[in-house]
Amino acid sequence: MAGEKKEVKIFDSDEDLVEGIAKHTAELSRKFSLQRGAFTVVLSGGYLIEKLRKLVEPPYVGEVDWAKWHIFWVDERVVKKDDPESNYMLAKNGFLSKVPIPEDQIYAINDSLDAEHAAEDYETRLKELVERGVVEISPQTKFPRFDLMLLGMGHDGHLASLFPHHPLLSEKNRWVTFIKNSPKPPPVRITFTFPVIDASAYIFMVVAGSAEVDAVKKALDDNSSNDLLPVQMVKLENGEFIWFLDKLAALKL
Ligand SMILES: O=C(O)[C@H](O)[C@@H](O)[C@H](O)[C@H](O)COP(=O)(O)O
Repeated sequence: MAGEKKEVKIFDSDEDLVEGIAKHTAELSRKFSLQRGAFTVVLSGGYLIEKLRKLVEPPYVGEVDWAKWHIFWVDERVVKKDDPESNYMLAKNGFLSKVPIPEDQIYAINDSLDAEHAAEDYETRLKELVERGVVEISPQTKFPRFDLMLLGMGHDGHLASLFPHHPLLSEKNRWVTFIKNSPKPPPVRITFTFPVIDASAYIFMVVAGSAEVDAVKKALDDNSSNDLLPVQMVKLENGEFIWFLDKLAALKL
């Protein structure tokens, strides 16, 4: 049935949180690998990557069919791949180097291009993957529909590189765009747009610790405000948005 399903999972400890993320990600991996022979996974930067640490351990590491995985980034800093600021590098060191996902199914941005061209190039590559049937397309909106986005949120309620009150929040046409004045350093980045995020089948929003406690409260308890956080602007057309919180992040709920 079309529409958005929301769920909030609160875990007692960091260990329980990372276990929950691993278990539910492995379940979706099984479901999509069987259904469509591929599992398209979008990563953010931030501490999300560290929260995937149980997925690369037994029993999950041996159960998941890694050959079916295709990895994308919801946002990336426009820096070289080996730069310490690179989200690719973060994911490579903390996650991708520990699992046998085929190298040609890991779609890092082209780090020889400037922001504008890197965004265009990423969008073109996504279109090719849609044509090949690797990435699904939303029948309603014709935007790419990823199976799972594993995301983090900033203390200002941003997700991807979609920051509060920024003009990019209203981008309705592009799949991938760029920003040169990100308030979170480094300033130059590329990012998926809301229509792509909204087309997702599943979003796991992972928030832990106390830094985002106020944004979590606003996101979950106050949807009436006319000054919505970027995370509150997500409207899945036909998908599930699941919050994975630890006790500290959920303290004010
Ligand atoms: O480039 C980045 O910085 C990340 O991709 C970013 O979008 C991240 O997901 C959020 O900012 C949350 O970051 P934290 O997990 O560090 O709070």
